[in-house]
Amino acid sequence: MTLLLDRVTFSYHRWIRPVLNRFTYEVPGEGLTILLGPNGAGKSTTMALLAGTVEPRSGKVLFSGSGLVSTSREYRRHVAWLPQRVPTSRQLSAREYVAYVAWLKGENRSAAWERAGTALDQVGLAEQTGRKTAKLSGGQLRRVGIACALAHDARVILLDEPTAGLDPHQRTVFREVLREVAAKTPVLMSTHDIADLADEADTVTLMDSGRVLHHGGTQSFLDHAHDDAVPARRAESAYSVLMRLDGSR
Ligand SMILES: Nc1ncnc2c1ncn2[C@@H]1O[C@H](COP(=O)(O)OP(=O)(O)OP(=O)(O)O)[C@@H](O)[C@H]1O
Repeated sequence: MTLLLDRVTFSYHRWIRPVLNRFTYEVPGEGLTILLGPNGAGKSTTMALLAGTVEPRSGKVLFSGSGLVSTSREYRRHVAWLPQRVPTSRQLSAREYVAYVAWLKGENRSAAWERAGTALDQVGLAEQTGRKTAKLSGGQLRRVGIACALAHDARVILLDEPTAGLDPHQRTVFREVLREVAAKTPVLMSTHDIADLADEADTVTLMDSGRVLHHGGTQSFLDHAHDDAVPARRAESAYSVLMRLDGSR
């Protein structure tokens, strides 16, 4: 089962042009999918629709092959959503926060508490379980967000620009965690950082102006790069070619 936007039309206000117009997109059912695109392409809107935090004007957002639509509680139980800004709390420790989210998603209190401890361990935060979330670094907080997804057995994980603003070390740690998580649960992650593609992405979706310009395996994306692009620049080159930024077409 995977998430599907089925001919979705969405606009933030009735009187302005839709951001997405009869847009169909299926989140791959396994591995890590990177969602790329320039500012305003519609990535966050796509994510918010998939997360069920906004509703389409027409069309459906659902688990394909099931009747589970994004407006249902059951749907949201199965989807983990990490927005650009992970909420923090002065009152709650990392473990309390993860347990609280797991409880909101339907785990009972004791299971939520147990699973929060295990999930924080999985994302490398075993030492930080008692720290208030407001005291955690940006990278640690994003790993707390992943722990929330693990603690309630999400079927799909949606991450909106999780590597933005992280220092190189935090990025590396985050990517390692992500690689492990994506081996078991499909992850859709939006990013502006082309380096996020390097070795860990299975699929790349490139969108612009509410349309998908490319969707396929990472290698097929990189194949668009100019022949003379050095390996470290192949992703940037492919992006420029597909976005027609290089004047080649
Ligand atoms: N809350 C909002 N109210 C009105 N318009 C919005 C709102 N949020 C986004 N938009 C508009 O919707 C379009 C798509 O924005 P969206 O945030 O989905 O793009 P994005 O690809 O995520 O961009 P970025 O990379 O800058 O985050 C843009 O034209 C944007 O101005």
